[in-house]
Amino acid sequence: MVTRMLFRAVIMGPPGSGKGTVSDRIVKNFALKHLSSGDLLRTNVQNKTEIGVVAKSYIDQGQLVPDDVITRLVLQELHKINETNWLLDGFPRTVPQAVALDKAFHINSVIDLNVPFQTIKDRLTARWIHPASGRVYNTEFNPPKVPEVDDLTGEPLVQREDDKPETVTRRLKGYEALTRPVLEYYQGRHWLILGKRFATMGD
Ligand SMILES: Nc1nc2c(ncn2[C@@H]2O[C@H](COP(=O)(O)OP(=O)(O)O)[C@@H](O)[C@H]2O)c(=O)[nH]1
Ligand SMILES: Nc1ncnc2c1ncn2[C@@H]1O[C@H](COP(=O)(O)OP(=O)(O)O)[C@@H](O)[C@H]1O
Repeated sequence: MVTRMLFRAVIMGPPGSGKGTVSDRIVKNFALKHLSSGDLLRTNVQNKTEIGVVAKSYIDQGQLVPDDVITRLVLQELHKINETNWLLDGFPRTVPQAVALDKAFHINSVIDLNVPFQTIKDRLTARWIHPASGRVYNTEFNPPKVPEVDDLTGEPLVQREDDKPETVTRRLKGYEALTRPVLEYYQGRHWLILGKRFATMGD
């Protein structure tokens, strides 16, 4: 009997590095489910769930949602798609999250998007999203066909509250302090880094 291995990948990088954009392109070409922790949280905020109410103040201030809250939410979603190949975007963002993910699933690839902070700041001031689907646009790089309107649904696009310059600065500081150590955690577990941009597990 041939045992088929499931593809379980994580895409990492600072806020605005292009995780959502790259993930969308990958899932268009490969049979993978894309799960974004940010989209998941924004849906909870929009629906005013218990988690959404707690998460909103952290997100608006550019801080990470507490580990126990986000870990429970993401693992619950991943268990729902247990038999599927998936690409996880935005989680883990701290070492305790990475440890919890490792306990639950065997991750076989980690992609790291390495983008300078000044480029990120420029990109985020030009980012527009379609909240219902999580589709991402950029007025310079990837503009919608009609300004401020989603290409597929015709619904209005919005700018994220946490993409204001001062909040972006806070998120980038948080990335350095809490998320960069996750890359070191993966490297310490024999992940192979290619060109500082793409990491894949050695085995
Ligand atoms: N110029 C440029 N903009 C990009 C690129 N990739 C993504 N973007 C834009 O940068 C912004 C942030 O991208 P997004 O995928 O939302 O990043 P995430 O926050 O890491 O998920 C969006 O407005 C994208 O349209 C890229 O390769 N070049
Ligand atoms: N794994 C996580 N741990 C803690 N907070 C998270 C996590 N994922 C998302 N968040 C919260 O949601 C916000 C938006 O996340 P996300 O959409 O992934 O941002 P970006 O795409 O700009 O990196 C984060 O700034 C943070 O407050």
